[in-house]
Amino acid sequence: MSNGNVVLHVADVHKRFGGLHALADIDLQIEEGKTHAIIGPNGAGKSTLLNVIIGKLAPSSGQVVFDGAILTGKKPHQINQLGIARVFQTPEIFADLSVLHNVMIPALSKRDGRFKLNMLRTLDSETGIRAEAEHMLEDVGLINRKDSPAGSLSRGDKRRMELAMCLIQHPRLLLLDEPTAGMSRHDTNTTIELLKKIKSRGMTKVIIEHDMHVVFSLADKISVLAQGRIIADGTPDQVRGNPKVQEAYLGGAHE
Ligand SMILES: Nc1ncnc2c1ncn2[C@@H]1O[C@H](COP(=O)(O)OP(=O)(O)OP(=O)(O)O)[C@@H](O)[C@H]1O
Repeated sequence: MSNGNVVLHVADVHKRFGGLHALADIDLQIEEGKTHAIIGPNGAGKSTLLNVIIGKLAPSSGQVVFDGAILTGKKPHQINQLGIARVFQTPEIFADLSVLHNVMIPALSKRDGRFKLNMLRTLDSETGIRAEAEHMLEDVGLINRKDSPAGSLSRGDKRRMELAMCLIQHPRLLLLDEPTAGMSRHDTNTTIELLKKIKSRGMTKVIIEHDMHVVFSLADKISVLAQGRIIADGTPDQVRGNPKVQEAYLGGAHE
């Protein structure tokens, strides 16, 4: 069902955990510059799918192709180097380091191939990356906290910092795993505005999200997973009115 340039193709992917068929027959095409939401009830397979895309899990069969390159079999840091960044469900940060240094680290890791602990010693001499990190912090509205220890940030601010940590890598594809989980309505709305701003720069995004307000505010396309299968995909309006989707949600989920 694709019209534009497909940047990510999840082709006929299956994932089994023992007897459990967690992903079955997944075919997903993500178009360049679009925001594609993956929704579905608890246990539907959303995180498994994201983990297959970023190389944390190997599919039992099928493959993932990004911009012509087969990702299957590559390690997460190699996939990251190809231009895919993920905002984690639980942000991984250095709590004792400053916000600024936390944002600089992914840029250094990208430049030098991989994160190494001794990078922390040279952070202050990296003036170019420092300037870029400051720019990213301005973008996400955190510049006034740049010298605070990352561990002292509120949950919403940590999310913003993590977004800056992804954006500084200039990914072609940004994967967002429940970016507003646990946020207040106010922080959720601020995050929606921020993600809209990124969208206007043409970055492709895949977003897993339970909050339908967020999904319908941001998504160009939605794929609905239930019991490991894609049961519907299309524009928000097409998906909203789909009886199969309503049934999947009424059959034991939230929202
Ligand atoms: N490493 C694993 N080993 C065995 N089973 C797993 C593993 N990871 C996930 N599962 C199972 O696979 C199914 C899909 O789980 P997954 O976490 O992908 O769902 P989800 O849609 O992300 O759910 P949620 O919305 O609750 O986060 C579930 O039945 C889960 O118990």
